[in-house]
Amino acid sequence: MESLGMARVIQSRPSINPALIKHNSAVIRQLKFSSLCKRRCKNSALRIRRSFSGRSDSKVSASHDESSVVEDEEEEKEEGEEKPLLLAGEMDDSGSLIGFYLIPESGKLVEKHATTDRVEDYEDIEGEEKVQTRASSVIVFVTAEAAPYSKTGGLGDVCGSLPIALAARGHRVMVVSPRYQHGTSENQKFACAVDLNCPTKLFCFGGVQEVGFFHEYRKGVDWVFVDHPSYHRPGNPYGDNYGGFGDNQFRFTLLCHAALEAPLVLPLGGFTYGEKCLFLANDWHAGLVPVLLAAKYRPHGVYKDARSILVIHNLAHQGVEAAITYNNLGLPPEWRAALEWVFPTWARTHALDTGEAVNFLKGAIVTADRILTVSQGYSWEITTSEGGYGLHELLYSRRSVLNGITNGIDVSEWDPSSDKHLDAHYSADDLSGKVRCKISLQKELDLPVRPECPLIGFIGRLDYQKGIDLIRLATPEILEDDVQFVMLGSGNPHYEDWMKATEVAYRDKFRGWVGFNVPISHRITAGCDILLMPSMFEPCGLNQLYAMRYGTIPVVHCTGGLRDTVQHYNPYADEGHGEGTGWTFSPPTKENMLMALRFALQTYREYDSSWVGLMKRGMTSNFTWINAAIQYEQLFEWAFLDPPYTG
Ligand SMILES: Nc1ncnc2c1ncn2[C@@H]1O[C@H](COP(=O)(O)OP(=O)(O)O[C@H]2O[C@H](CO)[C@@H](O)[C@H](O)[C@H]2O)[C@@H](O)[C@H]1O
Repeated sequence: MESLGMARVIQSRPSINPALIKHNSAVIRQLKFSSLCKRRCKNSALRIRRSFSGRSDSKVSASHDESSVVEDEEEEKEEGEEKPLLLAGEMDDSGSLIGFYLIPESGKLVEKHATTDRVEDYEDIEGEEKVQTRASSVIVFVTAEAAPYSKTGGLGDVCGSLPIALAARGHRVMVVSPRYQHGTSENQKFACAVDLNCPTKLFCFGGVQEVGFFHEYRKGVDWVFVDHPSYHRPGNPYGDNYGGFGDNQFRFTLLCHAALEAPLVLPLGGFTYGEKCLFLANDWHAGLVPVLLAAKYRPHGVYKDARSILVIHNLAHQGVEAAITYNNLGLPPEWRAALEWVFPTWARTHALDTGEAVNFLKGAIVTADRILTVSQGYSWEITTSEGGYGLHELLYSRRSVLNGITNGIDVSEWDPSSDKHLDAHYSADDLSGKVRCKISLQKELDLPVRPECPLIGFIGRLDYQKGIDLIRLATPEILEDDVQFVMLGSGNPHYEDWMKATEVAYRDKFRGWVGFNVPISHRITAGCDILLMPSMFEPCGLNQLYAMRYGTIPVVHCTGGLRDTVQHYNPYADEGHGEGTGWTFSPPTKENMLMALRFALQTYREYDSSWVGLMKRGMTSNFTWINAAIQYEQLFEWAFLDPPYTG
């Protein structure tokens, strides 16, 4: 895709701008306040008699009991009691009352929302607002992976850290994922999760399936693990050395059914999450969650106040199985169309193949109340035929509820000044430890110890998505130069074999570490000078964020989240001090990638201060989850403003 054209279109795509949110909400509050003041002068004020704690961090619930609401012509103030005024009811487009706005005499504005409890500091209505907004929601993440319990890639990272960030902001957060037992030391990761002794029966796959629930409360989050024998087997969450598991549809159907029961049946911390919650269904594995909400629960009056958001981390994986398997999913027959999927003629295997299938992700896109991708760039790309993996028309039709929020990272786990996996530490103020990390890495990989030699790294799943074909094509030319190159990854056996063979051919220059190893991924991120990410598409990408935080300069294909997060280097900007955090190239050809790499290598070798500038700008960029969490909160509000999807 041509980059300039895409940039132009991106400007019109739906997006969340935090500055705009802040501005708009301030304006809305200002308008509400002034119109309400006028009303207050004309009419008698309606008062709610109730005690009010006034704590800005407490959930405040207004009583809806009629006896507690009285009209009062003479506004008398009883000593020692704060009596908030009822300023107005908030209506939605259909005229339904969805919330109240109250202001107590302390000056704190209190709003009781139909779906969230919000507390906002109102120091000075006329003057500069001291913003301290918290919308407290009840959130249920449903995911196949959540680090540190389970992780094969970025999904695990996000579902392991975003819930903690949201819980820290006052939300009640549960994460539901399978209790994998692979029969290795990895089992220990679930050691602190206790059996809730709450066996639950689910109906799917032609009968009753019984699951158990394990629970650990950690960092403010309820981590709930669904237990079933199908999650107990060697390999990773999705497969083993022989490929993907044949019963993955069954395993993740169970996860979805169980996740919808968990808020109703598990008394976590003494009481259940209840029906008024917000489900965040991550990728196809959780795709049945919005479908079940619409098809199985809402028609019976359960979860009628709940909402769902489908979070797409990777559209390439959709959970597609033969059409006949629909009957196994525990869904009413009349909902078949929501999941129905017909492969285009060219993708069918033979002349009699009708191409009919069920597609979990498609079902979720149809039925979710909102849809979110993990960067704004990707949220637009998936509505195009190039990036939509066959679902672009459907996604385009739902673009009014489609947004993109760039992922954050866990800055405590990924911190070069304290990283437990590193031999030496460093920061933007003192970079001296980085070269020691490089020397340690060269020793560990048995590469010639040459601190001056540029070290290029790659970390990721060995998959078409990650641009491995481009790397394979370009490696002989990359290694003609005086560089070292290390790749860490696992996945497609062809790519794994290529890495092993390349290591043999270039003993002094190339290392291919086949496997999944978190400590070595930290050491490569710290020890390398350049991180290469030529992804064909990249919904967000986390490794470039980790790299920038570690002063390792990313060279990336300008796509999706890579485009949104890596700013192309311009040495002439800022009065010659330079601007940008890495190099981007597009379209993804070998020549373009080599050219970007050569620019990076030349800057590394010849322009020391420019290189340090690049490192420091990356290291001081703000990639915390707080930015993203604020945007998620806006999305939660929007989800509850609209009526739920009912079909
Ligand atoms: N062999 C290995 N050993 C150790 N660690 C390894 C490893 N291979 C990968 N990792 C780790 O796995 C994570 C990969 O995250 P990415 O976001 O780059 O890609 P992924 O495609 O899996 O995620 C998808 O979901 C995320 C989250 O939304 C999106 O950012 C992304 O674009 C999308 O494709 C990183 O933490 C990385 O260090």
